[in-house]
Amino acid sequence: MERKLIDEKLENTDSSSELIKQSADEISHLAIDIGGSLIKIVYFSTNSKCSTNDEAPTLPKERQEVPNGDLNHHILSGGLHFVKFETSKIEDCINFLSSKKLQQCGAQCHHSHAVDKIKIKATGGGAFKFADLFKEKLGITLDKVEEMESLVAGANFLLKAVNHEAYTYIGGRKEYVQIDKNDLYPYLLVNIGSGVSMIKVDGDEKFQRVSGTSVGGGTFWGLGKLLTKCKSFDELLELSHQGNNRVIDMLVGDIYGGMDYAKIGLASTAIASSFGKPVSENRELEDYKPEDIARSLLRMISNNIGQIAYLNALRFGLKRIILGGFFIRDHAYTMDTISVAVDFWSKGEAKAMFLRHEGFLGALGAFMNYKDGNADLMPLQLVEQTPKSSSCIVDRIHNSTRVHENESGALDCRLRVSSSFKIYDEVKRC
Ligand SMILES: Nc1ncnc2c1ncn2[C@@H]1O[C@H](COP(=O)(O)OP(=O)(O)O)[C@@H](O)[C@H]1O
Ligand SMILES: CC(C)(COP(=O)(O)O)[C@@H](O)C(=O)NCCC(=O)O
Repeated sequence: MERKLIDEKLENTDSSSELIKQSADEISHLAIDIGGSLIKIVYFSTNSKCSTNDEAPTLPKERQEVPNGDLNHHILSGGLHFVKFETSKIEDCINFLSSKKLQQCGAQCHHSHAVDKIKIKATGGGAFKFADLFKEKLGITLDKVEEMESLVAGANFLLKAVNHEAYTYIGGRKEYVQIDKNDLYPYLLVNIGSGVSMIKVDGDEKFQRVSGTSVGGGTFWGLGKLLTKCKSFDELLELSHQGNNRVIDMLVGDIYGGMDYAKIGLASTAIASSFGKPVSENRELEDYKPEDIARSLLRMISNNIGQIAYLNALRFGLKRIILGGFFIRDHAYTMDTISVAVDFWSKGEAKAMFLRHEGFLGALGAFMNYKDGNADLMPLQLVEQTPKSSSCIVDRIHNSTRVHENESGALDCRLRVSSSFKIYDEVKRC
C-alpha cells in the first residue's frame, strides 16, 4: 500500500511534504539509484526513536546481539522500504532525505563534522551527475556503485530471497514462479529504464552486458508526451487502455487486401508496420485519437524490446528472460505484448518473467554493496517464510530462505551490522 501511495504522490508536485510526514521513521541504511527518468531509494528502517540530546540514545529494542556470540555485530530487525521520485524533481528527493531522522540528527548535532561524514551507496548516471548537489544540500557523499553490477546484484537478491517475486504474464494471468536458487543461472536480465540494457547473468557478480537499445521507457514517455499532450506517465498508460492500435499500425491485411500472408506465417491481423497507416492517409496528427496513438506506441516499444530480448536469449541459448525497470509498471498490455513477442519468436522455448520490485533492482543492488569494501555491513539475514501456495507455480522448487513482505509493501528483514558501522554511529553521536 505504501508503494501505491508513493506512486500516486509522484504525480503530484505539491505532495512531497505529505510524503515526508508519512515516512518519518529512522533510517539506518539507505541506497539510491539516480536514473535518466526516476530516482529510486531503498532504505532499511527500524522505526525506532532517535535521541536529540547530547547523550547517546538507548539502543532501539530491535538492536540485539547476534545469538552466536559474535559481539562485534548486531542484528537490526525492520523493514526494507521502496520510494521513487522523478529525476526532474530532484528537489523533492533532497527534501525527503533531509527530513529523515538520520539527516535531522546530523543537522541538530553540535558536532557539525558528523554530517559531512555521511556516505550512502549510489548508482545510476545521477550518482555522477548529482554528486556535488548531494554534498552541497545534504552534506552526503555518494559512494558510487557500478550500474550494471547493481542491477545484477538486485535481481539475484530478489530472485533468491523474496517469495512471489518473479511471475509470468500469459493471457491476462499472472502466475508466480518460484525459481530454485541453485538453478537460477544463466538468465538474460532485461532492464527497461529510460534506455534498455540486456545482461547475461551467469552467477553472483558474474555477468556481461550483451546488448541494449535506446528505444525504451524514455522513448515511450518522451514520444507519448509530444504526441498526446499527456501530463504524466500514468495518464499516458491509462489512455492506452482505451485505444486501438489498428487505427495507426499498418497491418498485413492492409497490404495483402485483407488476406493472411500464410506462406511466411503472418496473419492478416499481424502488424506489418508500426505507425504505418498514416502513410497512405491524408490526415494530420490531430485527426488521430490520442488513445490510439498511445496504444500503438506502447505496443511498438514493448514488442521491439521483446524481440531484441528473444534474439539475445537465442544468441546465448538462454531460456529465462527476466525483465525489470520502471517502464513495465506491472502494466497488463506491456507485459502481455512482451510475453507474446518472446513466446512467438522463440516458439515457446523461452519464457519472459517479470519482477514485483521491477524498478528497484539498481537501488537494491547498491544497498547490497554495503557488505563489500570495508565489510561493515554483513549480508542480509533472511527470514523464513512459508510460501502461499494458491497463486504460486513451482519451477523446480527448492528449500530456500526467504524474506517477508508486510502489508505496507515493505520487506521485513534483518540486517547484520558491524558495531562500527558508519551511518548508524553518526546518528548515535547526536
Ligand atoms: N511516474 C513516472 N514518471 C516517469 N516515468 C515513469 C514513471 N513510471 C514509470 N515510468 C517509466 O519508467 C522509465 C524509467 O524507468 P527506470 O527503471 O526508473 O529507469 P531510469 O533508471 O532510466 O530512470 C521511464 O522512462 C518511463 O517509461
Ligand atoms: C545508458 C543506460 C545504461 C542508462 O541506464 P537508465 O538510466 O536508462 O536505466 C541505458 O539507458 C542504456 O543501456 N541505454 C541503451 C544504450 C544502447 O545500448 O544503445
